[in-house]
Parts: sequence; structure tokens; C-alpha cells
Amino acid sequence: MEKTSTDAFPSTTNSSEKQETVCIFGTGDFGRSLALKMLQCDYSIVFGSRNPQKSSLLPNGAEVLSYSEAAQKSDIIIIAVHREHYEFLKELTEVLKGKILVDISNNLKINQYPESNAEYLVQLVPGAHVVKAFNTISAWALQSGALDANRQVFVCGNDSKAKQRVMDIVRTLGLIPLDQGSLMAAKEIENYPLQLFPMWKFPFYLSAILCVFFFFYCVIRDIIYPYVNGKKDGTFRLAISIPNRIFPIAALTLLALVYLPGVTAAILQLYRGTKYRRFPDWLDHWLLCRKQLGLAALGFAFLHVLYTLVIPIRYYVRWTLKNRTITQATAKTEDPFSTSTAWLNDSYIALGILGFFLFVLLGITSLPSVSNMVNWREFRFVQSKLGYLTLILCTAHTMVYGGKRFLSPSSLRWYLPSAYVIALIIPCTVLVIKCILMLPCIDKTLTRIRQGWERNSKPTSNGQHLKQSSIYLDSPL
Ligand SMILES: Cc1cc2nc3c(=O)[nH]c(=O)nc-3n(C[C@H](O)[C@H](O)[C@H](O)COP(=O)(O)OP(=O)(O)OC[C@H]3O[C@@H](n4cnc5c(N)ncnc54)[C@H](O)[C@@H]3O)c2cc1C
Ligand SMILES: NC(=O)C1=CN([C@@H]2O[C@H](COP(=O)(O)OP(=O)(O)OC[C@H]3O[C@@H](n4cnc5c(N)ncnc54)[C@H](OP(=O)(O)O)[C@@H]3O)[C@@H](O)[C@H]2O)C=CC1
Ligand code: HEM
Ligand SMILES: [Fe+3]
Repeated sequence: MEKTSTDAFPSTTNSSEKQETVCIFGTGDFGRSLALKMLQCDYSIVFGSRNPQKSSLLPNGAEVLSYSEAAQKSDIIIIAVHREHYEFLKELTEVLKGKILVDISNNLKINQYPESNAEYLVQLVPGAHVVKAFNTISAWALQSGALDANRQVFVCGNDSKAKQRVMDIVRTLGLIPLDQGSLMAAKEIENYPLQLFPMWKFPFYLSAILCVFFFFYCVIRDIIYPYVNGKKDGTFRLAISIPNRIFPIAALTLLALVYLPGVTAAILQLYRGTKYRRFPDWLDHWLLCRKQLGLAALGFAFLHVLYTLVIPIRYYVRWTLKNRTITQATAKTEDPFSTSTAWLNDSYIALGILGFFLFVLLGITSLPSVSNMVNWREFRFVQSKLGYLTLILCTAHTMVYGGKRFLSPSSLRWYLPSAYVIALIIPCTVLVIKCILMLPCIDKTLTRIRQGWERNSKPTSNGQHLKQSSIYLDSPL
């Protein structure tokens, strides 16, 4: 049974304001930062150190003793020492018995050791109550205080009282404790700070593949083809024209890929006739990184808009306009005004602007400060309904931009269609499937499945369901 600070160490709580005494092992960067923060919050701090006399730069008001002396001063001990040096704790097993040991350590690599550092600490000091905390907060963040965005502290431990006391300290320091359960979660918590944007990997590689593919595609169509066929040097297109094809195409494709897993999942659920079977891993992961895919798409759309804004000031564009005017003036001819062209041109730009506006709205609602302000239904309305509207507008923008040239054989170069024609394949596929899924008969079945209804299921003795092979859409509607 733990002793509480008040009954075990009455001298440390000398006024109702004063917090308890906490011991910190290790006078390194993290130990010092944590001590400073805790002293500011009225805790008494006792450091445990290998060389109490030699310790320097310690915050005013903290006491420094040897490890075993310091351990006796408090029943909460924060181990601000690297895991590699934990061995010395073995000798302190007696004095650490029944105490709360807070493991704050991180490793250099993911899964560096077979067991988590916190579980290793339990093995070294079996009589103590080990709690994992603070490892996701940096020494620097502790010092920069509440201004820093990262205020969440993941806490886990097998002894709930010990965990509660550590969470109280976290709260008193102005940080937000998040209970992650037992020490089994320690390994995951230790891996958090070592992950490099895990959810961004797939969107990043996908964006890179799309950009590289469309870069070569556009170089072949817009630079090599004119050179081979007319000896025209179009290399200047590498600076603006080609990026302004690649970026909007990447934006449109990624946006469509945000909504493709949703319809794929729906098809799978319809096919299986149940929602109680796990999606394959690739689909699961894809569903989970839709936000990142969407934000990457928004980034590319931004670039497209910026590149589009500079079109009128480009030398090539001004030269072409001027030349055409002079040619017409000399030949005493003029282009007749085409209302249909004006309509097409204005329409595709208007569709682009509206699409971009909704795109930005999606981006804004994904900010935690905004999404916290809306309820689930409102968030879904924006993300799902307005998201599809964004996809429709952006697809229409690209189709109308293609206009009369769209799919015309004269726009083929070496049998290659314009890049935007290829870019339209995925968005159009997603929109067509979505329309089919919205047909009342299919939508009804899907809704029932998502509410827990199962097709072709027979309850077994243990309450599980036996699934029979079923053919998509053979269900009673
Ligand atoms: C700029 C931008 C920012 C984005 N930010 C975010 C973000 O912050 N967070 C985020 O999650 N996504 C974000 N996304 C991705 C995307 O908008 C959302 O994931 C969106 O909800 C996907 O909609 P969906 O209709 O395809 O998906 P789904 O969520 O798969 O929904 C399909 C339909 O099925 C229903 N449904 C799904 N699963 C179940 C179930 N288990 N039981 C019952 N009904 C179910 C839903 O109600 C819905 O009607 C962002 C996208 C972009 C472009
Ligand atoms: N720095 C940071 O931002 C963060 C650090 N952490 C974790 O906090 C722990 C401490 O990190 P940090 O303060 O940066 O590290 P430091 O190297 O600055 O300090 C470690 C301290 O451990 C003590 N120690 C005990 N035994 C040994 C030994 N055999 N060899 C060397 N030192 C020993 C020393 O204190 P003394 O000389 O007084 O005995 C030393 O000052 C680590 O586990 C780290 O993963 C977690 C999150 C962030
Ligand atoms: C303010 C908003 C927007 C404006 C003003 C705009 C304008 C334009 C213009 C002028 C072009 C023709 C470029 C050229 O001639 O080289 C174009 C092409 C294109 N736009 Fe937009 N756009 C906008 C938003 C978007 C958005 C949000 C998307 C998609 C997510 C998008 C996708 C495309 C695509 C795919 C092309 C064809 C690229 C090509 O192959 O040349 N646009 N847009
Ligand atoms: Fe106990």
C-alpha cells in the first residue's frame, strides 16, 4: 500500500498551499528543467546525484543529496537518468520499496530494447510502483511553459493510485495528463517521440510518385515532342507551365484519393454483408491517413493558385499577346468574340475559385481548435458532404478547362492524351461509384449494415456469427 505524502512526510506539506516533496534522480538537462518548473509550482525538490557536491547550475531552492539519501525524502521519485545507467537502482531496491518511480526516459531508436524502459525498471526494482510519464515533453518545452503547444503528457502504470498521484503533479504543472492505461502501453508511449510523421509517410510518397510521373509525362508532351517535331525550345516551361500542370493534377488526384477509401470500404461492406469484419490493413491505413492526404492536396492546390496568379505577368504570355495583336493589326484582321469560349473560360475559373474556397474550408475545419468547436454531425457535414462538393467542383473545373479539346484526337501527342485527361480518371471513378452508392436501394442496405445488420448470418453457440459467402447486392433490399 502506498503512503500518501501527507501521512508519510507531514513536514513537507507545511502550509495548505505548499505542495509535497518530490525527488528527482539525475541532475541533467531534464532533471533541472523539471525541477525548475516544479519549484515554480511550489513543490519541494530533492535531487539525487552521483556527486552531490559537484552538481552545478541547479535551480535555487533545490536540495542535492546522494541517491539513497534523496530517495528517503520522498515517496515519489522521478528517474531523470538514461536507461543505460539504470543499473545503480538495483542497489537501492530496499529504499525504493513501495515508492512511486516515474520513468521519463526515451530511447534513440524505435523498439531499441525488447521491453519498454518502464518495464525494465519494474524488473530492476520489483518492489516499486512504476509510472511512465513526461517522456513526450522536452526539457525545452518545460521551460518555455504554456506557450508551447505540446502540453499533453501520456501517463501509464499498473498501480492506479500511483498513476493518479503522478497525474495530479502533471496537472499542477499546467500540463494535460492523458491516461493511457497499464504499463503495457509504455512501449507505444516511448515510441511516440521517435516517430517521424508516421501518418504523413503514405501521403508523402504518393505525392512524390505523382509529381515524378506527371513531370516526365509533361516533359515528354510539352518539351520533347515540340522539339522533335518543330525544333522548338520549350525548356523555359520547366519553371512555371509544367509545375502549374503537375501541382493541380496532384491536388485533384490526392483529393480524389481522400474519398476513394470511403467508397471502397462501402463496397467491401456491401459485398461482405457485414461491418463486423476488419478491413484489410492497407485499407485501414489508407482510411486513417485521409486527413494528411487532404492537407497535402490542399498544399498543391495553393501552389496551383499562386502559379495561376502570375500567368498575366509572364514574359511568354505578354509576348504571345503582343505578337498576336501586331500580327492581326498588320494583317488587318481580328478574332471574332466567341461568347461560348468566354462562357467556358469564365466557368472553369469560377468553378476553380469555388472549389478552392471549399478546399480551404475543409482545411480550416481540420484545425483542432476549430474541429473542437463543432459537433460530430457538423464536422462530418463539412468533411464528407462539402468534401464531395469540393471534389465535384474541382473535377468540373478541370473538365471545363479541357472544354472542346477534351478527348479530341488532335490533342494527342505520340498517342499521349493531355495530362489533365489522365488526372480525371480517379476523380470521375470516385464520383460515379459514389453516385451508385447513393441510389436509394443500395444506400438503404449500406445504412442497415452500418447500423449493425448482417446478411446471411447464423448466430452460433458462442454468440459469434457464421458468415456465408454472399454475392454483392444479392441482399433483400
Ligand atoms: C483539406 C482537407 C482536410 C481534411 N481534414 C480532415 C480531418 O481533420 N479529419 C478527418 O478525419 N478527415 C479529414 N479529411 C479527410 C476527409 O474529408 C474525411 O475523412 C471525410 O470524412 C471522408 O468522407 P467520406 O464520406 O469519404 O468518408 P466516411 O467517413 O468513410 O463516410 C462514409 C459514410 O459512411 C458512414 N460511416 C462510415 N463508417 C461508418 C460506421 N462504422 N458506422 C456507421 N456509419 C459509418 C458515414 O456516416 C458517411 O455517411 C480532410 C480532407 C481534406 C481535403
Ligand atoms: N532532455 C530532454 O529533453 C528529455 C529527456 N528525457 C529523458 O530524461 C532522461 C535524462 O535526460 P537528460 O536530462 O537529457 O540527460 P543528461 O545526460 O543531461 O542527464 C542524465 C543524468 O543522469 C545521471 N546519471 C546517473 N547515472 C549516470 C551514469 N552512469 N552516467 C551518466 N549519467 C548518469 C546524471 O546525473 P548526476 O550526475 O547528478 O548523477 C546525469 O546528469 C533520459 O532518460 C531521457 O531519455 C525525456 C524527455 C525529454
Ligand atoms: C482560385 C482557384 C483556381 C483558379 C483561379 C484556377 C485556374 C486555373 C487555370 C487558369 C488553369 C489553366 C492553367 C494553364 O492554362 O496552364 C487551371 C488548370 C487546372 N486546374 Fe485550376 N484553378 C483554381 C483551383 C483549382 C483547384 C482547387 C484544383 C484541384 C484540386 C484545380 C485543378 C486544375 C487542373 C487539374 C488543371 C489542369 C492542369 C493542366 O493540365 O494544365 N484548380 N486552373
Ligand atoms: Fe502499495
